[in-house]
Amino acid sequence: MDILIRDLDYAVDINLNVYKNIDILIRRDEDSKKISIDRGRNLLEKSNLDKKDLKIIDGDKKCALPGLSNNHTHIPMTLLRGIADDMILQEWLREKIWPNEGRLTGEDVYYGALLGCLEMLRFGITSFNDMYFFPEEIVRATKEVGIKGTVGFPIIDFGTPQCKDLDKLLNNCEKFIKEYIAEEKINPVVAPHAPYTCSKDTYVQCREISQEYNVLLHTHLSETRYEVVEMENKIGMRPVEYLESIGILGDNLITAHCVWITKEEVKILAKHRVKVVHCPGSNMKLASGGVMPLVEMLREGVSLSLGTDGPASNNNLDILEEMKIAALLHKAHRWDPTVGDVDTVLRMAFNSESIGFENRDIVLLDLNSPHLRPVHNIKSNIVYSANGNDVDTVIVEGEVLLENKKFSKIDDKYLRNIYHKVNSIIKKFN
Ligand SMILES: C[C@H]1O[C@@H](n2cnc3c(O)ncnc32)[C@H](O)[C@@H]1O
Ligand SMILES: [Zn+2]
Repeated sequence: MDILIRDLDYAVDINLNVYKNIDILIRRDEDSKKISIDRGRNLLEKSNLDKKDLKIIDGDKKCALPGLSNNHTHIPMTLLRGIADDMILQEWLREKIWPNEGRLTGEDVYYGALLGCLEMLRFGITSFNDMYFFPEEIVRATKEVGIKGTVGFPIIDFGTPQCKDLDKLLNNCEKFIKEYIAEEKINPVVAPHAPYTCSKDTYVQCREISQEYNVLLHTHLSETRYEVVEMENKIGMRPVEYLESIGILGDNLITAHCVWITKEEVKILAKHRVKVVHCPGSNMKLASGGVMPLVEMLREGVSLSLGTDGPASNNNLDILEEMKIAALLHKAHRWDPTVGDVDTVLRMAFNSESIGFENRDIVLLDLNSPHLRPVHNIKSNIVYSANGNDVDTVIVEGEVLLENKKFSKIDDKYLRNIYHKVNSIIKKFN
């Protein structure tokens, strides 16, 4: 059914134009699956639409914005939220995260992913880019919740207890891609974990798979100083230079972090049109030190977006919060309040194109709260004053998945069951 949102106080579109006192009409052609979005005043009166053919949503005291995109995460790590705080990345992974991940079953990952998808939907995230074990379970949860997922098949071939027979892993990766490649709301991708856990041959084979099926390659890159120093000591190159030397950089590569990179490396990323996901909350929490060079990346035209990283290093999946973190971090870092401006972070938060999804989703924020009044500049209120809890309604590909802060496809009884399952899964951790 077509959807009409009437009498919105504000709307911000994907090009960051602002509208006041506007209606939005969302129409979905069931044959072509095409979505059209029209904005205008009194659309019902002006069109030949019949009220009874429409789902009408009251936009009074609400602001519409495009769907938010969480472009680097590990959703099932909801299960590990709060298990290990205040540690640096290598200790955090080796001492707490990897040993506990070794205890997870596919069913556990499914419930962790369900919880994470619901959290994201509740916070207005309509697409995400993930990398985690049992990716087919992440697909299952994503489809059940109804949001869009770019789901990475993780490849790790040394250094962690999760390493498996590489040939078998790559075979399974191909099977995974074949199984989901035709899905409308799922993009299967290859996800070699990081240069410190994957060999040169592994990266090369992952790239070959990504080229054969024309899918993205998703990896962690230059997250910590330790990673850079270790690589310089071992092979005399920095991580970006290394990946360039083995032919991995290209416009199908999406990299998370890129914190410890030089101006030269920024130029290399730009030259190869690599997509970079900024995860400021996780970088600060894991004390990765350094700050992703936002100004230099923008200057060179690198495609940028935002990610929360996993909920065990953030510790939530809230892109509205991440926008503010990003904006503040860069101002403090550069002693310059113009860096990380409102438009820059909004553009990053709406960037679902980088993970293969056109953004035709709509999120409504409830402005009926003291912290969102008055409105001098709605984009400022979105970035600096709002948070995920202010999301009221979410429409993904023409389907209402959240309305009045309630999930349309998941009832309260099922939600309690998910919480209960999660509580029993975490008993096995230590
Ligand atoms: C898929 C694996 O990636 C691990 N992981 C989660 N967060 C990070 C991070 O910030 N850097 C590197 N690796 C990370 C996750 O626990 C899985 O083992
Ligand atoms: Zn990560």
